[in-house]
Amino acid sequence: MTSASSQPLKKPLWIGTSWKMNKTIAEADAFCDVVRASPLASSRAPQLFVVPPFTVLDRVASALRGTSIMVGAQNVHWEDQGAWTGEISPVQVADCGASLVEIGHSERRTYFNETDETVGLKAAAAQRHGLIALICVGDSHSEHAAGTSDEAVSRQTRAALAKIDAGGAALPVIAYEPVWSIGEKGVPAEPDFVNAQHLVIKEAATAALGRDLPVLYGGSVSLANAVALASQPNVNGLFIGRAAWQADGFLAIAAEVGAACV
Ligand SMILES: O=C(COP(=O)(O)O)[C@@H](O)CO
Repeated sequence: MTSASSQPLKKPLWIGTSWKMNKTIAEADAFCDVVRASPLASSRAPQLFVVPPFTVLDRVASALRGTSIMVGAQNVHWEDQGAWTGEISPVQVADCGASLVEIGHSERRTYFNETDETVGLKAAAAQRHGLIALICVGDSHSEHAAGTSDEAVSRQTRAALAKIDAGGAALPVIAYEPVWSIGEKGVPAEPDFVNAQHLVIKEAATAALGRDLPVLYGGSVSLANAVALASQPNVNGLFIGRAAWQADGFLAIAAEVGAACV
């Protein structure tokens, strides 16, 4: 018999996926068709979200309209319009029907010179336009090896929230994404380590805004480890890459986590 203390905590949870630079229009349509047909599409327990590339943002938002699934963009500029070739503004993201926007993913910090300062500017721009900023923070391989993960995520969280209006609407959600855990060569983080890092992030957010923010975990999440991660007390959801790029995989994780933790 399972003791009450070993039962996963029941709580509101977010479960989402970013497709990164993947999927054609036809592939995006196929994903939406499957997800729309699931009972999870009309539930907010867990709250599902999908973050497609800009090429299908408007299309995915339209396809999932009328469901409870939120749709987000993978990046945003901090200005509303202007001579910023190749960039997409928060006005344009909202106009596509998105309600959230991912900011500061480690791939953007590493390959596209995203800095703590630009993450802060983008997060504030998102909030001005009623978009929930899904702010990614994470320790690098070297910071993890040096035992300075806490300082890294705390610094990134403070910078990201520096221009947020704590009393405003559309408060951000944070995703803890250890750089050493993301992608093909990633090592899944241990649930108790994740829980401890989430507490560090929550403390930094509370110091900055005077209130708690949801903190999701991302990095090599799979059907095998999802419940163990999501059931940690300081984990408010999962942000999934590869394991959720196929609709069946996404729904399987959402259903399992939902049954165990929501
Ligand atoms: O990068 C992420 C995790 O990717 P995995 O493929 O699950 O390691 C996260 O931002 C979701 O895209």
